[in-house]
Amino acid sequence: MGKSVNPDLAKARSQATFDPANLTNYLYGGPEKLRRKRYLPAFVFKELCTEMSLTDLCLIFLGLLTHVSDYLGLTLSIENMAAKEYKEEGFKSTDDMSREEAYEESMRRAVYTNKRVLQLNLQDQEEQYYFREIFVPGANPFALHYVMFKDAINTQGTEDQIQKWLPLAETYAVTGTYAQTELGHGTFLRGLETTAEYDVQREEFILNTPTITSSKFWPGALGKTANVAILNAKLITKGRNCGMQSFWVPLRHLETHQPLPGITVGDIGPKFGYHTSDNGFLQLNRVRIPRENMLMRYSKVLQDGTFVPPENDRLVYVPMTQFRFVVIGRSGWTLAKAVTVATRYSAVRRQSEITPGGGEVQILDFQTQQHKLFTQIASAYAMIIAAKAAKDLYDSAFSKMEKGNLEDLPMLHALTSSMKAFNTWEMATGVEQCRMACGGHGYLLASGIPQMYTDMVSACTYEGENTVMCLQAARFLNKCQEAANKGERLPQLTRFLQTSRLNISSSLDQDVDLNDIIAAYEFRAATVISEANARLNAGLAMGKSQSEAWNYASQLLVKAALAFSHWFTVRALIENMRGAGFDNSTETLLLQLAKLYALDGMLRYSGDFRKVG
Ligand SMILES: CCCCCCCCCCCCCCCCCCC/C=C/C(=O)SCCNC(=O)CCNC(=O)[C@H](O)C(C)(C)COP(=O)(O)OP(=O)(O)OC[C@H]1O[C@@H](n2cnc3c(N)ncnc32)[C@H](O)[C@@H]1OP(=O)(O)O
Ligand SMILES: Cc1cc2nc3c(=O)[nH]c(=O)nc-3n(C[C@H](O)[C@H](O)[C@H](O)COP(=O)(O)OP(=O)(O)OC[C@H]3O[C@@H](n4cnc5c(N)ncnc54)[C@H](O)[C@@H]3O)c2cc1C
Repeated sequence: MGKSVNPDLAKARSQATFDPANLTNYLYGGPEKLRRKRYLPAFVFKELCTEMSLTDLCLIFLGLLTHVSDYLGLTLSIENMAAKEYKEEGFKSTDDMSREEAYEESMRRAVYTNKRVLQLNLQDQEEQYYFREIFVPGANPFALHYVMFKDAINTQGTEDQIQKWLPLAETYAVTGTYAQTELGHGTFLRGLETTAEYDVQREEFILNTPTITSSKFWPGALGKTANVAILNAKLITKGRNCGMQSFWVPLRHLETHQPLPGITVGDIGPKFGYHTSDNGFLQLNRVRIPRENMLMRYSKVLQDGTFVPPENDRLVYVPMTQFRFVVIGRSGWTLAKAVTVATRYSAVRRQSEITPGGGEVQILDFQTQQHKLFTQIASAYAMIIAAKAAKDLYDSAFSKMEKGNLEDLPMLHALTSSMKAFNTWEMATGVEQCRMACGGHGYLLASGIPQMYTDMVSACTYEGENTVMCLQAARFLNKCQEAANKGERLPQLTRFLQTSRLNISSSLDQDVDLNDIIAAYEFRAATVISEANARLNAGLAMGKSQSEAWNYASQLLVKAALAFSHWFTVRALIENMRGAGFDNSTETLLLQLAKLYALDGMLRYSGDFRKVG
């Protein structure tokens, strides 16, 4: 049977005023999804931990899960236990390994999970993710293959190309990466220098990285793992630059794994985190690929070299937009993990006295410790629930896009850009707060929190550097403000720019009304967006060009995007908590948590809220 639980932890859990099962089911999308999430690791442990029966394992997990979920309704302790079992059973901790050894250990585990996912026929991406994360808790060498490589094929490839390439990816006949960033350019995609020149005689593209700055630099799996890349390059045909297009580019021999002729690849070296991901560099010396290797769902090159442009030249960016959604969701779950570890620690750590002579207390009894952790518990819920709300918007917009209706693309780009920046910045701050709340033990790799931070903080940079993503969202918000100034009709998501008023009914001596909280955040966002627009127009009135005025207003424009995301998050949290059909005790608690999140946000951004009264 499982190990005994610390009495302080057991006591804290027994004081829960709600049934964790309701919450756990909600967070994981219902009892069936949760059952699957619990079943899969237990199924595999049976293979690896022969002396424990499957029943034992399930009872242990159910026991652990029931308690852990007292705080967050999350099932997160599995990986800790799994890591322990695997370490004893032959999966060693990578904490004490060199980068090379850690990569090899992660590769060993990832290959194991790839085989098992196929054997178990796990189709659902979330199930695959849960299954893999148990075995490879850090950066997975196949991450790019699982997500951006396959997403790019699915969204940029023709039906024939999907039929040809996707089965190769699904069965690991090839391992892929998504190679876009160059040494000289990551943000400014129009500055990418890698060329794909069409040779009409041989109906081939000649791929070239003409300068050192055009070397592809950063793509995950490029250093060792990948043998094919979806590579973005400047298409040149009939002497004309036709902008960034995507190409299927073989990198390494499928049998020997040696670089192909004209290909120079390698690892970019040690990083701040993500140690088990082999981010690499790639130089192409006039490498030839057939015309059919250009992903031609939206744009085409005919045999005679004629370029057929896409209906919208931003469609080539869809894989990035898609992955930003993944990052938005993962940020909330990463913070959820960190705050679960820190909260459990705070229930068992006894340090100092509140009442002299009264004996050392659980540090969770200190108000300062509660403030550190409960605000992060609330933030984790807010991010996870806002990500679900954003995904619902994305799914409806994406289904329209697949039918050729692109009207929601600008809104989708603005939403994904601003939410990716907001969630990853909030996650980074929150995880670090949780780590420090554990005192010296938070500085131990064994706590698990340092790696959560060093791996996930990179999400503030990849998939679009956060400042740049805020400015992208601000383009859309500023356009909406200009339209609002002219009394024109706005997209549903930004209609509040025309309707928001500050008629708060709450008074200081009563419990704040949730509708007032949403109204306050809406009014704050409308005010900051309007102020950014006014500063931009002031710049124009001073005689600055459009781009100079944009730069002149850019700090306020970044604030506008973040205020918009904060409003979207608070509204999603409150509306989903009210509408989720929870029992009274659970709903009461969650609305209390929503108030804590919103009021903490007002304190953290008190300048904005004071300014708007
Ligand atoms: C527990 C939960 C279970 C979850 C289960 C899920 C399972 C999945 C698990 C996943 C595990 C993952 C593990 C993590 C792995 C992570 C590895 C890291 C991978 C990283 C990859 C990368 O980083 S890829 C490279 C990313 N690079 C970028 O993002 C570049 C950013 N730069 C740009 O996008 C552009 O340069 C620009 C937009 C900033 C500027 O471009 P440009 O100058 O051309 O445009 P303008 O600014 O002038 O704008 C022109 C016009 O276009 C519009 N637009 C721009 N971009 C887009 C877009 N993407 N979509 C739509 N429209 C766009 C822009 O708004 C302008 O329009 P206007 O009308 O003129 O305003
Ligand atoms: C862990 C990790 C994994 C990655 N994986 C991949 C991958 O698999 N495939 C891939 O193609 N790429 C990958 N990348 C690269 C990533 O996409 C780029 O790092 C990112 O797009 C930022 O570009 P950059 O590094 O050139 O930074 P820069 O854009 O040079 O940013 C540097 C600074 O300049 C500022 N800045 C830049 N442009 C503007 C502007 N217009 N206005 C205001 N400020 C600006 C930024 O805000 C930032 O402060 C990865 C990066 C990391 C860290």
